[in-house]
Amino acid sequence: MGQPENRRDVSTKLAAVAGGSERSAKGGDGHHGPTETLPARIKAIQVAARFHGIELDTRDCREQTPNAAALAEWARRGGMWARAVRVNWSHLIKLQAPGPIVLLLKDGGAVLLIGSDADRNVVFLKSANDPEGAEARAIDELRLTNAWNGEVVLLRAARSLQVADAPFTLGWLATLVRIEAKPLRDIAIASIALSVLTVLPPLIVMTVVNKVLQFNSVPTLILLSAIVATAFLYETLLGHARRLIVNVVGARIDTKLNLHVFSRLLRLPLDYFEKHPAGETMYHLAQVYRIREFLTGKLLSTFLDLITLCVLLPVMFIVNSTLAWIVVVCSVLIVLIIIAFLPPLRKSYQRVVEAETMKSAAMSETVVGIKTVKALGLEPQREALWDERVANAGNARLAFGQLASWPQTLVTPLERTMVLGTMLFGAYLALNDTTGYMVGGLFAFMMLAQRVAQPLVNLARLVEDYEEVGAAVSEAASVLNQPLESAANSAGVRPDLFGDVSFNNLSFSYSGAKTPALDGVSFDVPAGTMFGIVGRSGSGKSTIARLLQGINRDYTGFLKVDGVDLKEINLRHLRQGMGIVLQDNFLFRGSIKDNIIAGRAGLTLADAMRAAQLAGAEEFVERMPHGFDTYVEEGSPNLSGGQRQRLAIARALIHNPSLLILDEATSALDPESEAIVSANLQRIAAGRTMIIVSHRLASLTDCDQILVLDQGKVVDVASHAVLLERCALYRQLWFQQNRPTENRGPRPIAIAPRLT
Ligand SMILES: Nc1ncnc2c1ncn2[C@@H]1O[C@H](COP(=O)(O)OP(=O)(O)OP(=O)(O)O)[C@@H](O)[C@H]1O
Repeated sequence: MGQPENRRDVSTKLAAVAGGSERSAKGGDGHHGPTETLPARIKAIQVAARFHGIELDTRDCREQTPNAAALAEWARRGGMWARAVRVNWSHLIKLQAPGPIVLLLKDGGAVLLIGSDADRNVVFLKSANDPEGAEARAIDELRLTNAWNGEVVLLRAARSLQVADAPFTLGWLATLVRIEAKPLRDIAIASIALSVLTVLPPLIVMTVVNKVLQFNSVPTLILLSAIVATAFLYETLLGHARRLIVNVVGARIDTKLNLHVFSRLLRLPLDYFEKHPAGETMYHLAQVYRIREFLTGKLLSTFLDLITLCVLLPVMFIVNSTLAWIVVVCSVLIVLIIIAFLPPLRKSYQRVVEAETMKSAAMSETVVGIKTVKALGLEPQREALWDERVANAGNARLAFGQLASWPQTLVTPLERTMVLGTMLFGAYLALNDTTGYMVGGLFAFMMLAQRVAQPLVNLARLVEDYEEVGAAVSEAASVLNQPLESAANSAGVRPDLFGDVSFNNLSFSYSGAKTPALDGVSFDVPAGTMFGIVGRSGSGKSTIARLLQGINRDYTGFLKVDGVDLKEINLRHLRQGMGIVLQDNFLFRGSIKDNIIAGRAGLTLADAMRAAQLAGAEEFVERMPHGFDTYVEEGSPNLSGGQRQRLAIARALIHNPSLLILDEATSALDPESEAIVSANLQRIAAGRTMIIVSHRLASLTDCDQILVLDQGKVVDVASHAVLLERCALYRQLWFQQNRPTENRGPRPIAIAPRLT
C-alpha cells in the first residue's frame, strides 16, 4: 500500500492507545458524553460503523471497557453485521474486510486496521481519534503483538437487511435459495455429469447386443467392461459429492429461515400476540419448515431430475423417435390430469389447514392453562373439545386424501404405458425390422424410459406440491407479514429520558371497541415524582401504562415524555429507558442472577445484588441454597408469588430506569409480601418517576399525586388527603376497601361441632 513509515510516531501512537490515554475518565453511569470523551473501544467501533454509513448510539453500550462480544452485540443491535473473533498475526495480515477492522488492545484500548502488506509483513493502523485524512502507520508483528492478544471485531453493513425486511413470499424464499448460487452451480455441474454417465449404460447395452453378440467380438466386450467400470466409479463419487453439497445447502437455508422467522416473530407488535392464540401462531410458523423441506428436498431433486431429462430426452429421440413420442405424450397427459385436479384439491387442503389450526390452538390453550384446567377439574371438557377438533381435522384430512388419490389413480396407467407400452410397441417394431440393429436399440430405450418416466412424473407432481407449499407460505405469511414494530424500533429520536410525562386531551379506542378506553385524558407527571392511578375495573388504568410503553400508538391527542411526542421516540430506546412490572411476570429458565440481569450487556452480579436489595428481594435470595445462582425453572414454580414479583421489580430496576411503571404489580401479593414491597417503594422511587397503577388505594397514599379514572375519563388528580376531601368516587373506593374493622368481625359459627 506504500504508506510512509514513521517509526517513532508509530510507537508513540500505539503506546498511547495501548496505554489507555484515550480512555474516558467518565464514570460508568452508562451515559457517555461528547464523542471526545468516549472510551477508545467504543470510539473505534463508532468510527468503523460510520465508514459503512451507520451511526451507532453510544448510549446503547454502557461499559467503559466492553469486551469483543459486547461490542459486536452493540453493533448488531444498531443493524450491522458484526463478529467478535480471535486471530493470530498470520491470519490478520491476510484478512480481507470491506472496511476498517477493530483490534482490541490488551489494556482496554483499540485501534483500527485499514490495510496490510504481506510482502513487508506489516499492517496499517489508525487511531480512532486521528483526524480525517491522517495517514495510517505501518506496524510490524513484534510491536503489535506486544499490545494486542488477537481480539478483533469485524463489521459491515448487514447485507441481508433488505432480505430480512422483505415480505415472506415464495419469491423471497427463492431469493434465499439464489444466494446459494455457488453450491447450486456445483450441484448442477455434478448433476449434468451424472446424467451423462447414466446415458452410458443403455448405449453400452445397445452396442453389446448389436455388435458383441452379433459378431462375437471379445475385445469390444473387454473395452466396454472397462468403460462401464470407470463410469460406475465416477457415478458413485459424483453422487456422493452431490449429496454432500445438497446437505450443506439445505442446512444453510434452514439456518437462515430459522433466524429470519424468530427475528420477525420478536418484532411483531404485542397487539398481534393478544389477538392470536399461541398455538395458532406456532402452527402457522411450523409451516415454514415444510416449505424448507420442499425447497431443499423436492424442488431441488426435481431440478436435478430436470437436468437428467434434458440430457436423456434427446438421446431417446436419437435412439428411437417413435417410442420417444409415446413417452412425451403420456407425460403431457399426466400434467393435464394433475392440473385439472388442482382447484378442488386447493379448497380441500384449505379445510385441512383450518381444522389443524383449531386443533393446535386447543392443545396449546390446554397446556398454557393447565393449572386452571386441573384446579377446576375441567379435564373432561377439554378432552371433549380435543376429541371434536381431532375428529374435524381427521375428516378434513380424509376428504383431502380421497380427492388426492384420484389423480394418482388416473396417472398410474399412463406411467405404466410409458415403460411397458413402449416395450411392447418397440418389440413389435423390432419384429418388422430388417436392419438387425433394432433389438439393441429396444434394450437401450427400455433402460432410458425407466430413467425418464420417474423424473417426468415427479415434475408433474411438483405442480401439486407447489400448491401445498403455496398454502404453507400463506399460513406462515399470515404471521410473518404482519406489520412489524421495526420502523418504530429503528427510527425515531433518542432523547435522554428524565421521566417527565404529560397526557394532553388523549383519546384511545381498542380496535372493534364501541366505547373509547381513554376519553380526553389530560394530566402531568413531573420528573422524579410518584404518581398513582386508581379507578374501577375497566376504567382504563392499564391502557395508560400500555400507551406509555408505545404498545398502541394510534391515539388522538398528545402523549409527551420529557416534552418529546412519544410517537417520535425510538421504541427500543423508550422501552430500554423505562422499567415495567406487571401483575404476572414471566421469569425465564436460568439462575436468579441471570433473570435479574436478563441478558443486558455489561451488568454484573454486583448490579444484580444492588437491584435485588432495592426491590426487597435480597433477604430471600440469600436464604436460598445457592443464593443468586439458584436455578429458576420455566414459569418459576419454585418461587412464591411475592418472591417472583420482587425479582421482577429487581429486573426492572437493574438498568436504573428514569421511569418505572408498576401495573398492578402488588395486587396479587399476600399482605406480607405487599408490605415488604410497599416499604421499599420510597427507596425505589428515589431519583426516578414512578407510575403506580393499583386498585388497592392503601398502597398509593404516599404518592405525590393520584389520578382517579372512571370509564376512560379523568375524574380528579390530587394527593390522597385532598382526594379524600373532594373526590366522591375516591372516597367511595377508599371506604369500600378500608371499612372499620368492627364490621368485619369473625363469622358466627352456623353449625355447632358435633360431639362424637
Ligand atoms: N387488548 C385489548 N383489546 C380490546 N379491548 C381492551 C384491551 N385491553 C383492555 N380493553 C378494554 O379497554 C377498557 C379499559 O381497560 P383497562 O385494562 O385499561 O382497564 P383497567 O382499569 O386497567 O382494568 P382492571 O383494573 O380490571 O385491570 C376496558 O373496557 C377493556 O375491556
